Amino acid sequence: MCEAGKKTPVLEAKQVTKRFPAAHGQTLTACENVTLSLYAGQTLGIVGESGGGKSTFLRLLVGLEQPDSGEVLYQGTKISGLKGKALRDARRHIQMVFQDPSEAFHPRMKVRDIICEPLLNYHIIRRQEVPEKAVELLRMVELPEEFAGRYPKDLSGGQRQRVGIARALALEPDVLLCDEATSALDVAVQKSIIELLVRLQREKNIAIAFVCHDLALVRQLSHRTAVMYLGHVVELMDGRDVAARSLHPYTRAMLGSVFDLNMDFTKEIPVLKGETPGPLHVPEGCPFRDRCGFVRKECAGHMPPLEEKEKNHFCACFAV
Ligand SMILES: Nc1ncnc2c1ncn2[C@@H]1O[C@H](COP(=O)(O)OP(=O)(O)OP(=O)(O)O)[C@@H](O)[C@H]1O
Repeated sequence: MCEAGKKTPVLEAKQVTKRFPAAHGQTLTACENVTLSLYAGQTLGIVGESGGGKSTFLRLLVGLEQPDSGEVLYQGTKISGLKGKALRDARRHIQMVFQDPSEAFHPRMKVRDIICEPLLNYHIIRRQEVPEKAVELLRMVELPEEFAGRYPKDLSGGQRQRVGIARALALEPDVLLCDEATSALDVAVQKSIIELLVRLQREKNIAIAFVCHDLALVRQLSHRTAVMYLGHVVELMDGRDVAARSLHPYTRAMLGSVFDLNMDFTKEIPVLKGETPGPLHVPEGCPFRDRCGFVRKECAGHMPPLEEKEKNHFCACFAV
């Protein structure tokens, strides 16, 4: 696995595991033994299938969920398990941007109040300073200052996302966690938001974690890319080496699953090469036992990424 030089991580997850109660008294392991670090001025891309544990991992990093085991460290100090004021103080440095930021916006609040709310909550500015601070934050995200008086419903998706970024960066965090932050936007708007994030990262030396389904996009933006599969980090690679270096069957399947423009969907149903429908046989001892709802043939070699000695261990989950 690659290391981002010898720099000290700003935010570090060490062997974090999170389980949730599931139906019939079972438990679902959303993240298992995940160890990943974020470095100042760098982006860690996190890709993987829906339900792979990406959002849960970000929620663990920001303290919205607490790990069942393992720990999260900010600037070398453990922050997982903190409560009350200590958790609030730690969270100030780690902010999130969501796919639909308007869900977090009060529909009756004007943009100026939305973006300045964190600063008021932390008593960093007084209410009379809101108009001036709002203009500064809007400029930062390249929105006209007259947007300060608008309501969220009067903004486009891309403009709303800029407001979400302004709000997240108002507290000048060291870490920005982007959960599908551009996924709901069309390609041109997506590009402009990515350019904004990259510019702000360079100016402010922010560490970014960027969760996305789009491996091609993540590859362009990230210094390193982690591939999550069924709660595990199955690969961690230098950003642009994804296509050349990926070894795990799941990553290879993702790379191979880009739609062919010549494909005629009216005549053929696209299936991933090697996909084998059928009931699942999940043997005892399989580390993914509680997660296998479907397994493609490519993934028959579930390869726990944890230890070199385990690399040859292929657990025999397969469709029979
Ligand atoms: N609070 C919760 N209670 C129970 N199960 C949960 C909870 N949060 C997440 N899960 C489950 O944990 C697993 C991982 O979910 P998570 O949202 O982290 O995946 P994801 O990779 O972000 O998916 P997506 O790409 O679709 O957003 C899923 O099976 C999900 O249903």
